[in-house]
Amino acid sequence: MSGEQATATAWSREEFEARLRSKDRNYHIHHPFNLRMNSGHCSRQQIRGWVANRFYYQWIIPQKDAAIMSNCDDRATRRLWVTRILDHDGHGDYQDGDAGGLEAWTQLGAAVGIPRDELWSLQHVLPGVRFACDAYLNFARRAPWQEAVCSSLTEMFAPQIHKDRLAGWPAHYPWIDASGLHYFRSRIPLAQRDVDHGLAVTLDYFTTRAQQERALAILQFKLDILWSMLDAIEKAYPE
Ligand SMILES: O=C(O)c1cc(C(=O)O)c2c(n1)C(=O)C(=O)c1cc(C(=O)O)[nH]c1-2
Repeated sequence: MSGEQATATAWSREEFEARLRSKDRNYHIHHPFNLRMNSGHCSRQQIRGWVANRFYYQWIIPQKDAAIMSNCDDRATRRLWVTRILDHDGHGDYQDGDAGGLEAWTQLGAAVGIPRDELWSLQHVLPGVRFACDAYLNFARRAPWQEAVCSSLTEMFAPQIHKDRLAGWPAHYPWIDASGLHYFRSRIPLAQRDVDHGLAVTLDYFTTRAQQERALAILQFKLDILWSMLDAIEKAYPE
């Protein structure tokens, strides 16, 4: 850290939040593969490759949230955080309507032609995707829980990418059964709730200018994880 940074005045809460939000310019929504996918230019093989690989991110998320919980000594935070695990792992079957995100992603897999066993075998997961997602999990295991919470804030930008898919895919990819898109719809309100909580933790915890700079670096680390996943997918499933 430079001497200048060490003595710089902390940003106000509003300014700090605005700087976190301005990181959306580095979100994977702008990745060339995502631009092609959401404008209808991906082949069936590319869509299948993306779904099979993104499943590994889904697979890691509840483990990551459990790692955060295991490091968290604040009961109030744990009470809220535990719902994130159940959001993905579910707490019932489809009849209850509460099967969770991993099941919803499995439905997406089926809708694009990947049978459940094939998806869950992780056989299509590319090394680059595995390394990227594992880096997220390892960070959550080792970092102070507030830093791991901060790393989840890419979710600030996720509702738009889910909305883009819901708006574009039915026309671009009519071969995908509409029931497969349920995951994207389900995440929009959950992401908003997660962000309200994650942002409050982050704004409370990172209060000096040096800490605020650290938070921006953590958010960039997470943006890089999402970006590298698409780099790996783009290379493995060319035009
Ligand atoms: O489809 C996407 O582009 C996207 C991105 C992100 C994200 O920005 O981290 C998440 C999700 N989806 C998502 O569905 C999800 O459940 C989720 C949880 C988290 C997290 O870091 O805890 N990110 C995301």
